[in-house]
Amino acid sequence: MPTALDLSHVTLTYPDGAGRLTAVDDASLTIRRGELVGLVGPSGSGKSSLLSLASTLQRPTTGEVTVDGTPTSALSTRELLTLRREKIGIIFQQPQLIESLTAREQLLITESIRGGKTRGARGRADELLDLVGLSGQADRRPGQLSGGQRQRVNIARALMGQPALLLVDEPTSALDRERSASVVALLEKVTREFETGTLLVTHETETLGNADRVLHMEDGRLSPSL
Ligand SMILES: Nc1ncnc2c1ncn2[C@@H]1O[C@H](COP(=O)(O)OP(=O)(O)OP(=O)(O)O)[C@@H](O)[C@H]1O
Repeated sequence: MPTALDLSHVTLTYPDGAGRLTAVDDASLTIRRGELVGLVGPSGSGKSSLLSLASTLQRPTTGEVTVDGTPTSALSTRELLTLRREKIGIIFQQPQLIESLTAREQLLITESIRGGKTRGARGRADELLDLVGLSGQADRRPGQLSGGQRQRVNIARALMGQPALLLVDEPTSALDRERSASVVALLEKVTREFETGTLLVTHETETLGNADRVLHMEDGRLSPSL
């Protein structure tokens, strides 16, 4: 399978008083398409910083980030924006849905902002809503959906652009254990079905049973989880 994400010796430092704080310390990682990789680690260990590098929202201080075969360090800000739109789906902790729009409209508006094709978009939105278990809910607004259902809309929305790379930050922190497990199971299903390379940051290691690999982060350093 082709590589969705490659991080090669990436380091990210932030200004910290007179010195610098190293949030990501010489991390290397390859995720192939169709592969689900979990990332765990204590608060402040650098997981969100690593995701921000993988998403190209931040540039590394040193090292190279390659997304779906494209090295990103030489790209302009505008080129990075295009790469993100075409290749990367991002799922945040909170679904961040627009209250006035139905589930279907959440997917369609994202696609139209992305500049994607409008023809066929409605059919694709409905197919994705079916896939995430929301058949029959396409006309509901966020206020009429449960927390788990909102997170499913969020996942479907991230898939509208057919991303090669799916980055997921603590998607289940607002959900109970059972709903968390079913959201993670759904992420596994979409990883296999759409062959996304998926990086999933979570505190809940027990839900990661079906991940291909689980990595551990501590003080900015990545290692295989024991
Ligand atoms: N914008 C920033 N400016 C300065 N320091 C930052 C910034 N963002 C994060 N840090 C620091 O970088 C380190 C790593 O933070 P990060 O948010 O990546 O950790 P995390 O593992 O995602 O934590 P959590 O699980 O609590 O979300 C921490 O010491 C944090 O204080």
